[in-house]
Amino acid sequence: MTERETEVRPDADPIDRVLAAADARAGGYALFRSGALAIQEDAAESGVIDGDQLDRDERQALRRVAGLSTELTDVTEVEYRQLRLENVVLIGIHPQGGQTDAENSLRELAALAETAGAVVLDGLLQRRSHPDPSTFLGKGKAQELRDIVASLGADTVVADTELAPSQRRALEDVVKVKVIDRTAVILDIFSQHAKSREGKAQVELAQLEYLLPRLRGWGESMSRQAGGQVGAGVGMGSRGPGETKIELDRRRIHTRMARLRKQIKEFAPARESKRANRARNAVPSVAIAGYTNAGKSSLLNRVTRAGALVENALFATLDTAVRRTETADGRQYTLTDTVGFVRNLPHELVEAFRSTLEEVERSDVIVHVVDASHPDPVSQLTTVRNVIGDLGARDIPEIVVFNKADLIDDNARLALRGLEPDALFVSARTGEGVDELLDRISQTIPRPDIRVELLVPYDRGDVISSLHEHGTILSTSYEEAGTRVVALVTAAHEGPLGAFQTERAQAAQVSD
Ligand SMILES: Nc1nc2c(ncn2[C@@H]2O[C@H](COP(=O)(O)OP(=O)(O)OP(=O)(O)O)[C@@H](O)[C@H]2O)c(=O)[nH]1
Ligand SMILES: [Mg+2]
Repeated sequence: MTERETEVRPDADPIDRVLAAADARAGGYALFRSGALAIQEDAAESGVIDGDQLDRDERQALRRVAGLSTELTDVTEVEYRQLRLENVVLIGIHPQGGQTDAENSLRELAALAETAGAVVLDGLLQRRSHPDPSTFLGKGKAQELRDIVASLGADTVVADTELAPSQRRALEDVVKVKVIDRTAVILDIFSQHAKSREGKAQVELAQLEYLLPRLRGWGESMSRQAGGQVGAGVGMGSRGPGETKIELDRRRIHTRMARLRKQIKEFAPARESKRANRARNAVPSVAIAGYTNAGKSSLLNRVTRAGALVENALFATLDTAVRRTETADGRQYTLTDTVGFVRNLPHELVEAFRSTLEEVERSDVIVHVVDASHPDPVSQLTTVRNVIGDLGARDIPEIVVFNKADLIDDNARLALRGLEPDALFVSARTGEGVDELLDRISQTIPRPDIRVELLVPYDRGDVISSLHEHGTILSTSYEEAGTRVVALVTAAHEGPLGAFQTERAQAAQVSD
């Protein structure tokens, strides 16, 4: 064993960790402590993880959660998770003239890092047309970064773009702390938040896809010969002579990925049948879509008192939540909370979004929530609309809602109004505009418009209540054989009512 190998704890093997994590993941494996993906090993090497780590996490976690809970006191039925912290410095580059965009992007990265449980100490932007092929930042800036990192006591640098494995290595060598990229942060957040089996499988697959091309970037300890190093679940006999650890890892990852893909395929029918059920019930569905952190879950809570998870964190919702509610005139519909959109979503993650986006695809109405207090609402609107377009859902009626209206002044309102004249201003926090939104939803969801006349026996109360829920009752009268009802229903609902349609009703329909 070389010196290096003795430094690396056996449980620090990232491959083992990711592969084993599917079962042991109750709390999610976190980037910023016991680490996801490539990061762990480096942390162990640089001695970041030591006996004090837990203590420090403990202290910081407490502080953080206290802050969170005051933030959330006015939101009903709040759940929050314990966050783990690490001190990070963000870096990014931008071409000439791209400064504002780069700043917004860095701000979003800061929010992402905080969501993942980090404390952001500083952010650095360098103007240059292309990343430095060797160290991402230019040589001088990299040195500067090292000094900043040292003086702030940061333990992680997060780059606002995807880094090539070699860039990551080279930059680490200069700044002396671990370096990760935006995708790794997003993946980590996903893994902390995925709750359903399907969500977890999607995220794990995304992580492995991210991991695969980066295996070589992890330095000597990854590419050493397998002899003497037997990872969990790998039998002695499963290696050929001279096969390197990296090849072995690669094969294990491929096997695992194949299994995950198969699993995910098997989930699809369940989702289909859930949706088919909804379609059969003829309950119109409204999807709440929008940029991450726009306040979708808060709004859903406001509207349904549903108690969906709300956090001041990006990507609070990874799996969709569906709630049933009704219009003022008693027509039922479903409201679906969805995962937040983010711009430049890494391609590894697109599939992980798929299952939630399908809800948007099949909805009757999209409530598009925009954070009115965001510095760049236009790009939020555009990002979301582009994705909706990609899904082929552009023809679904859209209600644009500027949320967090409590945070903006009249000028900002005016500007936003100019941007989207038909948009509504609401605040999930104060309740402003919520009634208006409910009105608008009620006007926009498909209305029952087929007139039927029925004679419903008195022992079929269920038929009458389903008419109340899904149709509009125009008149009722009570006869010896049952209740005579004239109602408007949707096409999907008309079929099952056939047995109760009266001759007179059919005649009436013809003469109408
Ligand atoms: N001031 C103010 N804050 C709000 C309002 N609505 C939501 N928030 C806050 O914004 C943060 C994000 O809200 P969420 O409802 O979790 O946002 P989301 O769109 O569901 O986010 P993801 O699920 O991560 O995509 C929370 O801290 C909320 O308390 C509002 O109307 N006014
Ligand atoms: Mg949410």
